[in-house]
Amino acid sequence: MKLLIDAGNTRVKWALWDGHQLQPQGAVAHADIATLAAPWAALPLSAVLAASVAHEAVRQAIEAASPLPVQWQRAQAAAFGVRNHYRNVAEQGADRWLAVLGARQRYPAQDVVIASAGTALTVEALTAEGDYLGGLILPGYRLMLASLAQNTANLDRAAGHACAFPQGTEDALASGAIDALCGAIQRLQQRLAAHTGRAPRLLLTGGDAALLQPHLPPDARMVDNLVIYGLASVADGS
Ligand SMILES: Nc1ncnc2c1ncn2[C@@H]1O[C@H](COP(=O)(O)OP(=O)(O)OP(=O)(O)O)[C@@H](O)[C@H]1O
Ligand SMILES: CC(C)(CO)[C@@H](O)C(=O)NCCC(=O)O
Ligand SMILES: [K+]
Repeated sequence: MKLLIDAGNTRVKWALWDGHQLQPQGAVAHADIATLAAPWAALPLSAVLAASVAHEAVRQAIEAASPLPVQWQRAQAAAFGVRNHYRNVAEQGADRWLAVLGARQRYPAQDVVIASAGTALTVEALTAEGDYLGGLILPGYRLMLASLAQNTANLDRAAGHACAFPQGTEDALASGAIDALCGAIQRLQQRLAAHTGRAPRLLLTGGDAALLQPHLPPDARMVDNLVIYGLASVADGS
């Protein structure tokens, strides 16, 4: 059994992989990583694979809690039939590459746009031929609201509801953030469609996927744990 870990900028998510099925186990805040040491020590593990885009201290806390050496994964130029067109793969977040590999494994040979809605929103474009063309990075929902709250005199308040024609500040804040996130997703979707001449599938993952889904076309599909599915592909391939 292999332990798979996705360390994001807000939370650390983990799952177990037996070569066939993924068993998601939950998520902890960065401050609580040490609480995982005891449950991890009790598991019959043969390997630990992880991806981190968080601070170095998070990486060290995971290493301290892990009963085995951690096999840290990075973005690659190519794997499993996917070619990464990022100019410098060393600067790319491992989570983005692994989410693309996870999407490729779940939806082989399809054009897909992958929206990972977490602390940041990333939106990736992957063709049926296996070309990962690149993607977008935006502040996530919470960060968009926090930047307005912190840098203006009047906007430090809870967001309301996203609606077509917001007629109050709270709703205007929620609608602006949702439209920025969904607008970016749909623009990349349109560009990929224009590039391939085919309509891509839209996959939504991450902590805020359910927040965005009602505001996107009805065929947008929520897929939990895409980064961890990418780690499972790597675990099987190695
Ligand atoms: N209790 C919470 N604390 C922080 N964020 C929360 C909470 N509940 C929901 N969220 C939402 O989840 C988002 C974080 O997404 P996610 O859980 O995917 O974590 P993440 O660590 O940011 O992952 P990644 O950095 O890989 O995107 C935040 O933008 C926020 O809107
Ligand atoms: C964009 C995030 C924060 C998304 O988690 C992460 O993938 C990251 O820190 N990336 C590094 C920059 C890049 O991917 O080009
Ligand atoms: K993300």
